[in-house]
Amino acid sequence: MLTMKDIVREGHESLRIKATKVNLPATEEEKELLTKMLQFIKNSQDEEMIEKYDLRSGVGLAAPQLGISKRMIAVHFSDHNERLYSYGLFNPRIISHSVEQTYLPGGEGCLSVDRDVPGIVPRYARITVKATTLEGEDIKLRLKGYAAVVFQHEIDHLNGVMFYDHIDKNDPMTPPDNAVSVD
Ligand SMILES: OCN(O)CCCc1ccccc1
Ligand code: NI
Repeated sequence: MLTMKDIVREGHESLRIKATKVNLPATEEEKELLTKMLQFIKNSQDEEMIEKYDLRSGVGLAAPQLGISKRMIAVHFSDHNERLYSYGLFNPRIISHSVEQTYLPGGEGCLSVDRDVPGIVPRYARITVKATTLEGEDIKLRLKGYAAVVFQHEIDHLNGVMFYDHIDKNDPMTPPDNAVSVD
């Protein structure tokens, strides 16, 4: 099983390069890795597993955070309407997005960042994502609010972008003008 020792931290090259598309159908090895990524995220939300393996909780994980520069992400969380998003995805990409922006009022964190970085992280308020699931089906997801934020954070990792790259250095705590906060 994956634990925190498998997660690379700031300074590791894989967090700052563009990850490589996965040739589909994925190999058994790639499917096994994505399965382990999804299991890690679920474990990181289980009190006993957190205690036993000293896990930091996360709602998503991208393969570059394991030092593997492949376009693979896992997410497991419920949004504010209690809709569960639990996916292992190959080659996720944003095919369209709103002009309007959103943000988490408390800012963001990252399992690859062992420090607090305060500040508003502007995100597109609504995005449409296409990807191929662990099971091999092509899906299209229309996301808004918290789900839109999580998916953008993960897809950023595939492009060598960290959440704090989006924080305004001169005015970190002021939300952008055309932004609505995630409730
Ligand atoms: O890349 C995954 N990650 O580092 C875990 C935390 C993910 C995350 C945290 C705050 C807002 C959106 C997503
Ligand atoms: Ni992250």
